[in-house]
Amino acid sequence: MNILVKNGRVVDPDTKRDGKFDILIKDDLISEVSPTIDCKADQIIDADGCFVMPGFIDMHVHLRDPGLTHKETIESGAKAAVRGGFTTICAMPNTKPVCDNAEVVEYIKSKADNADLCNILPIGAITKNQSGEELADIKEMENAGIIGISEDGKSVMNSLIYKNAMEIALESDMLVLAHCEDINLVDGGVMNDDSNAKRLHLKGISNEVEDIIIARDILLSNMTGARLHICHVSTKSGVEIIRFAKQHGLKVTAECCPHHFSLSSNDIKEDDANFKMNPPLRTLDDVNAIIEGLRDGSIDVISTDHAPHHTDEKAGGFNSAPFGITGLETALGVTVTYLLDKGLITPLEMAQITSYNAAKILKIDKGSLKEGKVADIVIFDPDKTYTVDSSKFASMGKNTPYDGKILKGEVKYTIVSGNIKYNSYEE
Ligand SMILES: NC(=O)N[C@@H](CC(=O)O)C(=O)O
Ligand SMILES: [Zn+2]
Repeated sequence: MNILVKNGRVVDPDTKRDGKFDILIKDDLISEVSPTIDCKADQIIDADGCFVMPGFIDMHVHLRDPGLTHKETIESGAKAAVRGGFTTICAMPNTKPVCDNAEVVEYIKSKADNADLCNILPIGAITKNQSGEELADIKEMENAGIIGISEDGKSVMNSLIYKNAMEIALESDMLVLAHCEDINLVDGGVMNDDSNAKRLHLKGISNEVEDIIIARDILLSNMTGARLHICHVSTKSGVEIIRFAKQHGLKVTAECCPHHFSLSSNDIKEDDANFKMNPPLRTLDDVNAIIEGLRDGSIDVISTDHAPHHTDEKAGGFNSAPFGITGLETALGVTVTYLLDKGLITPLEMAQITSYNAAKILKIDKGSLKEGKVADIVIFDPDKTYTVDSSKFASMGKNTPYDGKILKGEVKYTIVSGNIKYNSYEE
C-alpha cells in the first residue's frame, strides 16, 4: 500500500524541514520527502492548506480499561486519540484492577492490538494497588513491556518508598512520571485557592500542594539519578522550580496540559464539574508562566491528561464529582487557537512539543518525518474554525470545559504505520 501526501506544509523538527513538500509512504515507512513527487500511488491525499506533522504523542492518557469501562474503553479511547491526531498514547495505570502487574500490562497490550488504531504504551504503577505502601513488581512489568512507571492520580507520599522505586527505575533508565500533589495539604479542596473559589463557596487547593512535591521529586531524582518527568505542571513556581533544576543539569522533563495554558479559574462561572480537574485551573499569572515555560523549553511537551468520566458522575458539581476532563479531541484545536495562532509558538516548536520531544523522553523511534522512519503522521487544517460539540466525540467521556467554544485547527487525516486510521471526510 502506497500513499502520496501532496501539497502540504511539512513541519519536521528532526530534519528542521518547514515548507511545501510531498511525502511518499510505502507500506509502513516514509520512503521519500521532496518538493514534488509524481508517481503512482494507491491513494493520493491533497494536503493543500494543511500542516503535515509527526503524529501527536500523548504521554498522559487515562483509558479506564480494565474495570472502569463505563467511562472509556481502550477502543473508544483509541478512536478518540486518532480523531485528535494522536498516533501514540501512554496509558496511565489507575484502572481497576490497577496496572501493577504483568497480567494487566498484557491485557492492555492485547486490547490495543485488537483496537488496531494507534500505538498504546502502558505505564505501570509504582506501588501495589496504588496504595503507597508496597512496591509493585516493576521488573516484571518492565519485561511485559511498560514504557515507564507512575502513581498518577496521586503521589507516592512516602519518600523512602519512592526513592526505592527510582533506584529500580534507574537500573534500566526507565522513566518515572510524577503526579505532584501533597494529599494532606489538599485537605478537601476542589478548585484553585483564590477569589473565584470564595465566589463559588468552594474549598481551595493551593499551589503549594503541587510545588512541594515537584521540589521533593526533583530532589529524589537528583539523589538517585532516575529520569523524572513532571506531569501536568500548572503553577508558576512549579515552572520556576523545573527551570532551576534544568539549569543545574538535572534529569528532569515536564509536561503541561492544554487546559492549563488556555483557561484560568476566572473561566469557572458556576459550579460546573466539567471545569474540575487535578491539578485545578489556576490564576492568569500561572497560565502565563506555563506558556512562558513552553516557550523557553522549561516544559518539554503538551500532554492531554485525558480523564473521561461518566456524565452522571460529573452532574453533582464540584463537591461530589471526580477530578478530570477529556482532552484527546480538543488538544489540537486548543493548541492552535491559544498558542500557534497567537504567534506564541512556531509550527516547528509546535511539532516539537506535540511529538518530537515526547519521543525523545520516551526513547521511542517516533516523532519524525525523516525518510526511513515509521509513517506516523497527522494532517490538519490550521485555519478551520468550528464549535466544539462533545456529543460528537469518539470518547465516551463528554466531560469537557470547551463544549460550545469556538476553536481553530482541525484534524483531517491520522496515519499510523502507513495506514489511514482517521479520515475526517469519512465521518
Ligand atoms: N487529572 C485528573 O483530574 N484526573 C485523573 C487523575 C490524574 O491524572 O491525576 C483521573 O484519572 O481521572
Ligand atoms: Zn495526574
